[in-house]
Amino acid sequence: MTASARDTDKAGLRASLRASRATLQASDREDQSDGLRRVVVQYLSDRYRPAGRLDSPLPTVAAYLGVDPEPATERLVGELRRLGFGVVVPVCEPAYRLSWVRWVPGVALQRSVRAPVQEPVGPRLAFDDLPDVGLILVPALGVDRTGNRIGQGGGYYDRFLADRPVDGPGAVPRLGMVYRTEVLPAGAVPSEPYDQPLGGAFTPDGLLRFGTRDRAV
Ligand SMILES: Nc1nc2c(c(=O)[nH]1)N(C=O)[C@@H](CNc1ccc(C(=O)N[C@@H](CCC(=O)O)C(=O)O)cc1)CN2
Ligand SMILES: Nc1ncnc2c1ncn2[C@@H]1O[C@H](COP(=O)(O)OP(=O)(O)OP(=O)(O)O)[C@@H](O)[C@H]1O
Repeated sequence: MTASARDTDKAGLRASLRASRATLQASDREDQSDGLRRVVVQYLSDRYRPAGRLDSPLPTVAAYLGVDPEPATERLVGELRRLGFGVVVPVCEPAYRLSWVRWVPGVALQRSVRAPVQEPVGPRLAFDDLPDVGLILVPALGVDRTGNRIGQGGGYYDRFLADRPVDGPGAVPRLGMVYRTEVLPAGAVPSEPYDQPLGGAFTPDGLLRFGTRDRAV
C-alpha cells in the first residue's frame, strides 16, 4: 500500500474513532475516566511506592489535560500532585513540537493558539530539561494490540517520541490512555515509519502491555 493510501486509511479511522467517542454518554466517560485514574495511580504506586520504600523521591509524570470527549484527567493530575509526583503537561509549539509546563492545582490555563486544548500559563521547558520523568501518558483516539497509536493528527507526539528511546536504559514508559472500546485488533492502526509505538495503554480495566520488543512499561 502506498503512503498516501495509508494516510487516507488513517483519516477514515480517525473520523470513525472520533464519531464513536462522541457517542459515549457523559456518565460513561466519567466512569471510565475514573477507572483510568485508579489504574494509572495504582501503576505509579506499585512502581514508586512499594512496601518499605516510603521516602524515595517521586518522579515527574508527563501527563496531558484531557478535553471532552477525551478521558478526563483533571482528577488524575490532582491526585498525582497530592501523592507527591511532579506533573507537566504539553504546550503546542510551532512546527508541531511540544514543550512542557508544570501543572499544579489552580494554575491558570489558556487555550492553545494551535490546537483545541488547554495549556497552563508558566515557563515552558524542554523535555530534556525536566528532571526524572517516570512516565509519559500519551493521548490517543485508539491503539492496536501491537502498540500502534492513532492521535488527533498533528503528529505532535510522533515527533516528540521519535527523539526518545522506546526501550533499553533510560527509556521512559510511554503509555496511552483510551476508553475500553478504543483498543483495536493488531494491525488495525495503519503504521508509517514515523509512527512511534507505545509500550502499552491504560484502559479503565488495567494496563495492556504491547509488543514483542522489550519496550519500557
Ligand atoms: N488533551 C490533549 N492535549 C494535547 C494533545 C491531545 O491529543 N490531547 N495533542 C496531541 O497531539 C497535542 C495537541 N494536538 C491536537 C491536535 C488536534 C486536535 C483536534 O481536536 N483537532 C480538531 C480536528 C480537526 C480535524 O477534523 O482534522 C478537532 O477535533 O476539533 C486536538 C489536539 C498536544 N496536547
Ligand atoms: N518524526 C516526524 N518528522 C516529521 N514529520 C512527522 C514525524 N512524525 C509525524 N510526522 C507528520 O505528522 C503528520 C501526522 O501524523 P499522524 O497522523 O501519525 O498524527 P497523530 O499521531 O495522529 O497525531 P498526534 O501525535 O498529534 O496525536 C504526518 O502526516 C507526518 O507527516
